[in-house]
Amino acid sequence: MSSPTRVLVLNSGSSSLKYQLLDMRDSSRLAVGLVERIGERTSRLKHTHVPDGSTREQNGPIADHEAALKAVAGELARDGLGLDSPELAAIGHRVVHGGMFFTEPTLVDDSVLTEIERLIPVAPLHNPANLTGLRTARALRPDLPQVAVFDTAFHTTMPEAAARYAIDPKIADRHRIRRYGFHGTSHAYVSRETARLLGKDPAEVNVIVLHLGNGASASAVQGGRCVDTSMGLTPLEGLVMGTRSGDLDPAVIFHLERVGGMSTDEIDTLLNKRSGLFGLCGDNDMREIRRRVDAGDEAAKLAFDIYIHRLKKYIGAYYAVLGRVDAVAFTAGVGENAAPVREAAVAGLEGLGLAVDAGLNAVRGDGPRLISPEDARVKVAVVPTDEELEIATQTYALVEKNNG
Ligand SMILES: Nc1ncnc2c1ncn2[C@@H]1O[C@H](COP(=O)(O)OP(=O)(O)O)[C@@H](O)[C@H]1O
Ligand SMILES: CC(=O)OP(=O)(O)O
Ligand SMILES: [Mg+2]
Repeated sequence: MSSPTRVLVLNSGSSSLKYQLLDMRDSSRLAVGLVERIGERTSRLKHTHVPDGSTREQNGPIADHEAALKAVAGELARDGLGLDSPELAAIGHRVVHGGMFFTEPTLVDDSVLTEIERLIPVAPLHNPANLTGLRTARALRPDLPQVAVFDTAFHTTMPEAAARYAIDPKIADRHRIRRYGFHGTSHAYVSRETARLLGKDPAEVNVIVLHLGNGASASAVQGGRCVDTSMGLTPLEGLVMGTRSGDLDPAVIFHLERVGGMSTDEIDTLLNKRSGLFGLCGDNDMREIRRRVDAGDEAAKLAFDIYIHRLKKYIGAYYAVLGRVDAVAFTAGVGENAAPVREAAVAGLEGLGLAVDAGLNAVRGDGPRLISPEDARVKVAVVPTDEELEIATQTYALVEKNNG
């Protein structure tokens, strides 16, 4: 029999599990799906069998990520694509925090699991879910290669000047405090796709990537290597996000503790889950915020303006870090869909050679596309991310290499 060519990709978020089954002969999708609101009473699994376009939904409580993955395995089996299939070559897992230890896709064994577990304190929303996904998948198919693809890996090329905080290096090193960066799989994929859109080799181009999803981060990519990114020790630093504050004066935390009487855990929850767009105006979905702004809602307008102000600051900062910029690429849910965000983020930056063509920006499309005027010195692009394809590609490459 020829070797198996299918890869199942699992992207476990704090309360969701996204998955795709791909055939790596042509990178085609066989099944895609999502389990939402894991741990709540209103969990939902939505499964699509891609070849015939049929979809199924399960509604009702799914207690945890283990139950979620088992439910997904059941749906795949109903389409004849079960985890027991001999055509399955590997399972690729998104793991958010890999610390300094993991710089490449890694075959998972017990020691790798232990290391991912050690990193839970710096990725409390993400690594526990990733670990459950890994453990459950291993239990279901112990013989199959399980590959971890780390969000942090792409950022390990950052120079020390960008990666270190200005604190005593002995204390920093003892506690492994440094800027790791996240969404690296997306930043890597999108910066490469942007070079392709420009018809250039990634080694020749400098790109600012703006990954704007629920979590959001910016990166400065120089000739295909990350030289700076906006998330730090944890995914809390940087841009304003759906529910996270992004940058703030660290003294805000002391103040909330000493004067506000809040506990460390309460502040952690406030900054990670009840801040950002949600904290400012009660909504974290950019569609709803735009609807409210258009209806004249003041709180939504202020939330939008703070979001844009921060984004613009990072574009300027990474322009300075790179010196020469070929393109700014918008990606992820907000970046790919919210034309008003793209327009506002670039407004007033003509002096930097940056502009958006209103007509091109308004066009909805699926693929990578330019939205800057034809003669623009710096191109502005919308480049859809595909973390699942990138994880599958890296997973399959590792398995093939190990098979000699
Ligand atoms: N048409 C749209 N207009 C504006 N924002 C959108 C649109 N579609 C999706 N979004 C935004 O994208 C966000 C989700 O992005 P996504 O990249 O899927 O995030 P994550 O992977 O972090 O869950 C939503 O919170 C929503 O604000
Ligand atoms: C690291 C991170 O913020 O991931 P997500 O956007 O999936 O929450
Ligand atoms: Mg995402």
